[in-house]
Amino acid sequence: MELTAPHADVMRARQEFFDRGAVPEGLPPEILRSWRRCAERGFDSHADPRIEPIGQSELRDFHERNDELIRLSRPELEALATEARDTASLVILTDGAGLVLDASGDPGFAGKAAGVALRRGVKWAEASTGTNAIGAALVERRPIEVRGSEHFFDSHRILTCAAAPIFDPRGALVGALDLSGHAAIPQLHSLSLIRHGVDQIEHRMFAHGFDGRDVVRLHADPELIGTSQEGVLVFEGARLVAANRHALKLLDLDWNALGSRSFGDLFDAGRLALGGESRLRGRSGVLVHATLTRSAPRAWPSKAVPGDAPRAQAAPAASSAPAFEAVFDAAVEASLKRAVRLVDGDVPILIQGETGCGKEMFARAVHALGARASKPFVAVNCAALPEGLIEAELFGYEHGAFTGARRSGSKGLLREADGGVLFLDEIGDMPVALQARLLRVVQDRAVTPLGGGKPAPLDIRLVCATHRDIRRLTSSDAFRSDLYFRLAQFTFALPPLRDLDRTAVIDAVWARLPREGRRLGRDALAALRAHDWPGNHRELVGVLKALLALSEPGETVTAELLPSSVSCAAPADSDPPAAPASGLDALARDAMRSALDACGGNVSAAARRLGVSRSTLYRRALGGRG
Ligand SMILES: Nc1ncnc2c1ncn2[C@@H]1O[C@H](COP(=O)(O)OP(=O)(O)OP(=O)(O)O)[C@@H](O)[C@H]1O
Repeated sequence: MELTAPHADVMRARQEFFDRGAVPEGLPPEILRSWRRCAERGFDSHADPRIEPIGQSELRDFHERNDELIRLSRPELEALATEARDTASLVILTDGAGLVLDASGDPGFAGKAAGVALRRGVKWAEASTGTNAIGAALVERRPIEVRGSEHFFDSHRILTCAAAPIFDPRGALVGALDLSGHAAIPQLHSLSLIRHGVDQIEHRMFAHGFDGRDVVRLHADPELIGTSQEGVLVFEGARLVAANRHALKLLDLDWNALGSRSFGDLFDAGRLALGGESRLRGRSGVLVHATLTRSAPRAWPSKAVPGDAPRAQAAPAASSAPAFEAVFDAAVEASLKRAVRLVDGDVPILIQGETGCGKEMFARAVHALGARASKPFVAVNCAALPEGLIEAELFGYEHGAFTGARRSGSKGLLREADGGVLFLDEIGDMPVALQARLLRVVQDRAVTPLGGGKPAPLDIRLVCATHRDIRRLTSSDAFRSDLYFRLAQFTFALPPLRDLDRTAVIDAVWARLPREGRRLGRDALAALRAHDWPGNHRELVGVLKALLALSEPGETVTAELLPSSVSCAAPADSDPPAAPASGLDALARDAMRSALDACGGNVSAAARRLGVSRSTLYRRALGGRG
């Protein structure tokens, strides 16, 4: 099924719509509706959209306000982000208004996306950034894919994005999940992956908050009760107070049913007995299997799980703090002690290591164990700040310093770190033009905001990190050697996970997660040990969290639940799949298998539901088996 118009048709449609003001044919109707809304707002597709990124402290407020959404989405964000690296893409979580709360994945693409302001703290609502998947999905309240030239603004044509809205159990639109990548790289299954991710997040929202209420779980297929495909209805007394999309669809209802319908309005039956499984006929005629529970559901791990990363109170951070206790071996612990003494003694340090090996966690530990633990820790990812904004973000600006500057001016991240520790992550990606300015700040310990004003004294301790060989960059003039010697007065190299005692690290990380009685089975452990972890600790944490999300409390977790990238590394007796596949493939396959289950094994129906061809589904989900 062709979901989006081929490129040539879209280009023709652009000409007709933007240059001749005509109604183009062949464009997906949701894209046309979005273009029209944008045109009505007076947007000019050839101009740049008006971007107003919010400041770091405002972003922190948004993070706090959306704390629950972020926590509940974390397993999907981690699983998709680890793997998005393979397809040069980013997984993005926004709030209900389209403000980007989290964006992670491929650092190379993150840089390009940041160039068009697709990054944290920027609103991707249709009303500000024109036709895009996040904005359109929020307006249309359904999953939408926007490819290349289907974006309204010319500058966004480098993107291909798939997004789906996230509804809470009361029907409030609380966010969107999005996968964005290069328009030039086909992202075949993004929409299915996103739909599957949103199903999981919305399903997790019913895990708590309904103590003492009647929770009815239903599906036409009894096997799917208890999965993220099930319908969920919550009753207070007889009144329907919460539901998920699957339940509403099964019963042919919409969100208006909440608060206005009773159990008797929905079903051809008086009441359900607690526990056990019953068959019910909905008033719409549908026959479903249903269970009723009224337990006090388990709480989702609270904000401060024991073992959260040590965090200074009120410490602002340009990136959100990893909510996880670091696992360091004896050698890294020894380095950490040395690093704390150096930083306390005002000696800047440079942390080097492969992506995901814990450079930021190490820096946070240096701060938490040092003399400035109660002062701010400000983390700045130099690779993720758009080049045009990095100067203003770092050094701050005076009122009216440039077009689009906020009226009140901005203090800048350097001054937010005043009194505390400034962590410059990916320092190797700092634009050369700004290196001279940074050097002056480091030397003078004073910062002058853009647009003039007096230099303000700066009292910071500096920690930098990079996965690049900066020393080599200095020989090609990509990095100033005078700055290098200022920042890297002491260098710490963190080892990749494959060089560590993997069994010890896996055990220690697993022990820090909220396992609720789950155990790792022998085959799963063997596969985890055999894998060489190119994504290092980040990949390991993501995989272990995915295992938690996919299993039930008390269960022994088997290798079957592992993404194929990991299970492929298992020793010969564990039946590896024929061809190695990335974890993203595994997620795609999961989504396909869920669709097949939901469609009772009907390949054509499942393919239609996913928007892929039957042959793709056959090949990817069933491995071509008959
Ligand atoms: N030592 C560690 N112990 C436990 N978890 C870790 C450790 N190091 C990293 N992690 C996990 O990996 C994630 C990423 O870690 P971190 O951001 O510190 O890596 P990094 O080396 O800075 O990565 P990048 O170079 O991509 O920025 C953390 O949020 C955490 O879940």
